[in-house]
Amino acid sequence: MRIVTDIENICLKRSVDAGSEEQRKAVMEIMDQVKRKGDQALIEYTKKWDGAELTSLLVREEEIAAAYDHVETEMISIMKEAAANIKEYHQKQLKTSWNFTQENGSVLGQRILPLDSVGVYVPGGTAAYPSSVLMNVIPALVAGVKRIVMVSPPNENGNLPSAVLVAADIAGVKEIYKVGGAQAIAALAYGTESIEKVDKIVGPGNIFVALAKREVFGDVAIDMIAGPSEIAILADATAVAKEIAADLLSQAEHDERASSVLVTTSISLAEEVINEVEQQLNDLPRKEIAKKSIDQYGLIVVVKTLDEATTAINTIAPEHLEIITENPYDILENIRHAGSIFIGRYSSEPVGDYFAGTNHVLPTNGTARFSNPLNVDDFQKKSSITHYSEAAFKENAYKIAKFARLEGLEAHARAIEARYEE
Ligand SMILES: NC(=O)c1ccc[n+]([C@@H]2O[C@H](COP(=O)([O-])OP(=O)(O)OC[C@H]3O[C@@H](n4cnc5c(N)ncnc54)[C@H](O)[C@@H]3O)[C@@H](O)[C@H]2O)c1
Ligand SMILES: N[C@H](CO)Cc1c[nH]c[nH+]1
Ligand SMILES: [Zn+2]
Repeated sequence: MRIVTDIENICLKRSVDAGSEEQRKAVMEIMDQVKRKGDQALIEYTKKWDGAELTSLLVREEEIAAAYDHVETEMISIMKEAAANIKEYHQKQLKTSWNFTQENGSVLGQRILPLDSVGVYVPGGTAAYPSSVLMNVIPALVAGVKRIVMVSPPNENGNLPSAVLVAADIAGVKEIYKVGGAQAIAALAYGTESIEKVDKIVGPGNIFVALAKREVFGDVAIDMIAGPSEIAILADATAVAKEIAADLLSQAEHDERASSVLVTTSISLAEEVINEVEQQLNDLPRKEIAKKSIDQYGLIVVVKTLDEATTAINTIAPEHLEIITENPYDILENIRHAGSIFIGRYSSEPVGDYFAGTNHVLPTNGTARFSNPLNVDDFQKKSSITHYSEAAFKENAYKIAKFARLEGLEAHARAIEARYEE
């Protein structure tokens, strides 16, 4: 981990993986095959890439019931409690339709409806996180989305991880298909015999999934192309080095391109954290990944004042921010850019990854300057409502027609004038 003192030059942006020419071609070919051959293409690709020979893509109810036998009872109740917390938090985000009546009797409003259908991609392998199933599905359910479809690549035996199936069931997903990669995204976007197309696709995945999501964007909506995890911690001398190091490593273990940054006014804390990180790395099961991440993107920024620390954080605009200082709420007031903010010693980032109720799908790579955590709004759509009264029309028709003629749009003006005589 490097120590720097110059906040002018902190730039943690990692180049976005645009994929190689070969990968882009492969994705285009997969999309084309799925459009032309439907389920048959899905089954062939699942054999080719996941090694599973499937006769049916749909996960049967008995498979979901059986999954419960492979997950600890205690774990099931923890997932249920986490799901309840996530639901409670996201219910607060729910917006409803509104309208108002003007003096002249016109009614203007906004109608808010849930999307009809959403597809949730759950990555295969070690990144098949049940917590992400809850985080992606529950806001959609709270929004009122009727059809939520989950897709995920099966293992060689044609199964999805039991914990993922249980999380999906707890969240309320009824339709799950064993298919991953670009072919799953194509199926969700364009439909096949067994998978009806959806309106929006959410959830992370590898480069093939990301490229396919980019490709279908416009035909369907997508959430975001999430980058590697990030944590920034703003701490003063009151923070405990062992805890700060553990929190930095919590995100470093996600990905060798994850970034973990400490911004502090205390040089002694900085030095202790470096030692702690080295020691704690030793017995982490994902040591290789975490070490690469820390070596490449681990950074400690030592500043003179908490104001400077705040400026540094706003420059980084991190996905996750922990504020561990004597008066964290004073700092919070000046934080402008961060995806999810954790306040105080006991709000360690994994509290939010799993349990508190806030969403862990967050803007990365500096996009917290203008993007939001995944939320209920992502699964709602709005229509504007205009009901002009006769009085309002008569009062404003001349102005509207004149405005139309300013733009050279005569037919617009005449549409107005067809309804009134001067
Ligand atoms: N940002 C986040 O919050 C977050 C969370 C979890 C996972 N992830 C990401 O999800 C990814 C998980 O990756 P994964 O590969 O284990 O699972 P995945 O489900 O994303 O991808 C597996 C699929 O990739 C396809 N594939 C593999 N090699 C291919 C090739 N050569 N040509 C065409 N298709 C190919 C196959 O269809 C396979 O089913 C990682 O990149 C991880 O960083 C991100
Ligand atoms: N911290 C990750 C998002 O940046 C989400 C996650 C899932 N499981 C554990 N953590
Ligand atoms: Zn995490």
